Amino acid sequence: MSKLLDMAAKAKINRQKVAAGAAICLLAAYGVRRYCPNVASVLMKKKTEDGARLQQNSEPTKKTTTKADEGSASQKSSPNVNKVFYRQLRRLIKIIIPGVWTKEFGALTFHTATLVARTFLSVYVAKLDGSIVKTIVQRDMTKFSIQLAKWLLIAVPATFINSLIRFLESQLALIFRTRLVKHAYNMYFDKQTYYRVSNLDSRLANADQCLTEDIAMFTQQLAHLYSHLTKPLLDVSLIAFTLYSLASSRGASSRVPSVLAAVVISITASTLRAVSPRFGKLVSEEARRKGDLRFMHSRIIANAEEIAFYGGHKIEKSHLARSFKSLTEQSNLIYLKRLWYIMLEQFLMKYVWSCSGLIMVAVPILTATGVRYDGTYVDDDPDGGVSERTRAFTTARNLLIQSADAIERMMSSYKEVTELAGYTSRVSELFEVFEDMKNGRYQRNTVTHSKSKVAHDRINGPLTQKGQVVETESTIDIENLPIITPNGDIIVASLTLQIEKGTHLLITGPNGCGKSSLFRILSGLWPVYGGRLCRPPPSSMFYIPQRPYMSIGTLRDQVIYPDSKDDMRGKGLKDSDLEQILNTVNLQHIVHREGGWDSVSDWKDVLSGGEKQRMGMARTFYHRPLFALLDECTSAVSIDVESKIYQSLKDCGITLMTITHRPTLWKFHTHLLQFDGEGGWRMEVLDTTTRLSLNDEKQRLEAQLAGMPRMNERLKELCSVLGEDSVLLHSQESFVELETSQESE
Ligand SMILES: Nc1ncnc2c1ncn2[C@@H]1O[C@H](COP(=O)(O)OP(=O)(O)OP(=O)(O)O)[C@@H](O)[C@H]1O
Repeated sequence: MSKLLDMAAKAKINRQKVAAGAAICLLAAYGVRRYCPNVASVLMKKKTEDGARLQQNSEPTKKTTTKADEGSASQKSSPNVNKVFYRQLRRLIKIIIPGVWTKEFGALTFHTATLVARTFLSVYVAKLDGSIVKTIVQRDMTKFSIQLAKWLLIAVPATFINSLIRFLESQLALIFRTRLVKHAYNMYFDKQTYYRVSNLDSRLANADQCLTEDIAMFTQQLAHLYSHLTKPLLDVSLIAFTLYSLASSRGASSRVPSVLAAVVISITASTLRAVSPRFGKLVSEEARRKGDLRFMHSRIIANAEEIAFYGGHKIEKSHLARSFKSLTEQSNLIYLKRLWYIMLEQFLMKYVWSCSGLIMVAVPILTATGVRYDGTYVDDDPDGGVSERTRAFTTARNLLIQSADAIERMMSSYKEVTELAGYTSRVSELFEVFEDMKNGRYQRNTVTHSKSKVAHDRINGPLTQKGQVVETESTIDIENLPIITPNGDIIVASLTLQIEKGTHLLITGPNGCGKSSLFRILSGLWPVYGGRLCRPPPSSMFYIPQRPYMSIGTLRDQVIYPDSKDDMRGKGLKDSDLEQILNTVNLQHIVHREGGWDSVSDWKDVLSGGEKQRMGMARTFYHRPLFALLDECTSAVSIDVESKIYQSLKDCGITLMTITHRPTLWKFHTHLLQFDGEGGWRMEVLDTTTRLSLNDEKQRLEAQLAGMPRMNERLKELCSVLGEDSVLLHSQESFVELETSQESE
């Protein structure tokens, strides 16, 4: 624009006419920018559909999804600047700014006021610049000094406001992030969403990445775009108005240039929108891959010891390298797409606009009358109008440069809007999934093994929770309850049992038969898909897994987890009570060893496997629940200490529900629930003495039969040395044949 004005100046043109044309053109640009998205969205729609169809055809179907998945997949479009984006953004903004009387709205208003102030200052500075040039042309020393003083004085607030805008932008991002993160955390820790999101649903691969990086990026981009779009919009509106007044006062015609400007800008906007790569989708995919890489790293840290024992560094390194490569490929793709897009953007906005500017400059010159509205001529001033023309030229030039810059900024921010669409889609999906988890709506991609035999019956399609859950005082009453995994595998079709206080239940069965799953249903982690479950509130049941979780905090925090020190005091317990508890589980020595109750350590690594299990049991003594759900939680504890702990639990009035493979624990139980691994189960009174003698016999037989293959081999050797046959060998071979034929039937 400045080049064009310079050229016009050389040709002794009335610059105000140029300014008038440009002013209307800027207004037109705003209009196009405002309304173009709807036009372009029609153009883009076909492209999106074609792209989606192409992608569908090119990707082989690896997974089958449930009907619910299909439904949601068809509803869910990939991130783009469309209706879905506006709807998602509106919802997120409602969370970020819940009302007018909030800190967030206050910050936004202050930020907007600063932007408005900056725009007024820009116009004032441009006019001041013109006035200074005028005083120079007039050779008026006094006026020049006054204007210069004004220039220096205005620089102080101007620079402060510039810096304030940046400060407020980052403040705004931080305030938005704080609100969104608080909201996300509330949802994440409501109704065990943190468990459900990774175990019962497969939509969010890396919730941690969404909760940290994606929310931060979304709020940063939102705050940045707010000032990046608001400021140019204000600039364009105010400057266009100023320029138009200036031009009108000089009697310039501005109809043709404004129409031309509107056409050129609208074509630029439509072209850029039509050819713009889908930055939203690209950025969203990049965020997903970042999440994968982060997950790989955290897996290595969590399993460092196991990997080191196995010497698995080579394979882990290759997994990491693959994940990193996939991320760099995606980032590279984005850079490459940006390369061509920015080239086109610059071509249109710099060169095509300048070219159209030439035409726009020519038309007002040819149509200029040089007559003001009041009938006087512009060149009637005492100095022949030279100083006034120079002042007007300088002012208009400055304003035009600023407004052209503002339009360019608005247009180039389209790709940032598309990137915002990517983050908006990820953050919205996070909240949608959290909401679904809260309401018990799960979706899971299940891999279909078309050739291999599936061990259990499977429910294909969405799982519906038809079961009834009733809260009781102190009994567990289960009626026709199915045990169904989140994948839809029916492990046990219908289970019915009643456990009263004092019914110490031993649960046995082969691996994967659903023992722990029963505990998951009792604790409310897995939904009740059918039948009726009457149980006391989850706080009355305490689950101890085989590998107890060690929390961050002091030694005391480990014993009282998940209580805090204040909760402990509230219950009227002291450190000396905790010492007693540790005494019961034979762990009293660690208080001294670890430096007292307030010592902080990485307890996961500091305590041995057996110590961690004993710590888990200590928690049961601290909380004293009605029912203790013990899931092979003493497998690393010596038998004598284990027996002491079980006896103490019973003495405390805690009802045991134990999954164990150790016969030494049978004597602490009154009933036996036995799963057969094929969906069947049996509940009976546990006769420990009979069962122990049967077990002894079983072990004896196992020991004898274990020697059979070796004896067989020896018999064969002897037969070949003696050159004789054996009756036993024949009968065994026919027995094996019979077994094989029965199995194949
Ligand atoms: N989060 C999950 N998602 C899908 N399937 C699961 C999940 N957790 C467990 N399962 C499946 O449920 C079945 C029963 O698992 P469960 O943990 O109850 O076995 P278990 O009887 O306790 O076995 P073990 O003695 O080996 O601990 C298994 O086939 C397992 O693959």
